[in-house]
Amino acid sequence: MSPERHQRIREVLRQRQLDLTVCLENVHKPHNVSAIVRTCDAIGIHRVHTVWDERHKLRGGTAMGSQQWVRTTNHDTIGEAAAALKAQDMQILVTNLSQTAVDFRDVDYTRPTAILFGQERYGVSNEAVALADQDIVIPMVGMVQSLNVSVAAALILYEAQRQRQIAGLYDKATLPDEECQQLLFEAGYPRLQKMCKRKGIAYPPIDDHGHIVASKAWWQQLQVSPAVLQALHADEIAG
Ligand SMILES: C[S@@+](CC[C@H](N)C(=O)[O-])C[C@H]1O[C@@H](n2cnc3c(N)ncnc32)[C@H](O)[C@@H]1O
Repeated sequence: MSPERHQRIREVLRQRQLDLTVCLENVHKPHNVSAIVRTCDAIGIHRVHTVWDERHKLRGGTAMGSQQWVRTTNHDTIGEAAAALKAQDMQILVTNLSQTAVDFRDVDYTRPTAILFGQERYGVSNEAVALADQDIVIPMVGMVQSLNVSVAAALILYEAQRQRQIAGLYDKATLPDEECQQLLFEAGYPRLQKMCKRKGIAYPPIDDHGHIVASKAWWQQLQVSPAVLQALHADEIAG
């Protein structure tokens, strides 16, 4: 990993917003899921939550793997997802095209916040609406009844980013160091990381220059030939 790339990844991770997330309820079209995850990365969301029922599991699940930088947590039900988000003291906002929904610009996103988005055709479930703290809507005055879900997500997330930037929330790092190290290892040493995963070997720490810090015993666990090790940046061994 070059020093420039290493520094860039560290800078990206430093601005991750641990207490801002989205929950996708049966959003399953791959291009929509990918577009939303991409926006999440762009505004600094670290983890996305998903709920897919049996009908939607395959398509949504497939698209999710496309983004390396955003973690995902799948839940079996919207109730389970809401419980997990509430356990993190998040306010749950549900995008719902109802008469009682408030304008999405009138909400405080500097609080720990999860935003629920619904299925492409039917929107969010009644259960999701019941579990949420607040319905929000992007006002529309045209003939069509709704926006594309990834467009709706981008608009709301950029309002959240705007408020959080003003509040200085991008100035303080919140991602735990352990999580940073994992992402740095995955990004900088993808082949080694795959081997570790396959063999159940713990990821090694990464130093401030992006180098692996591991004992000889750690390298020996990998059980690969010296030639392969060389190809895998064996010169990074320290200690
Ligand atoms: C195409 S819409 C679903 C429309 C569905 N008929 C309904 O009534 O919810 C898919 C998702 O996009 C988001 N969305 C679309 N337009 C929106 C708007 N104007 N305000 C807030 N969210 C919107 C919501 O998450 C919604 O569940």
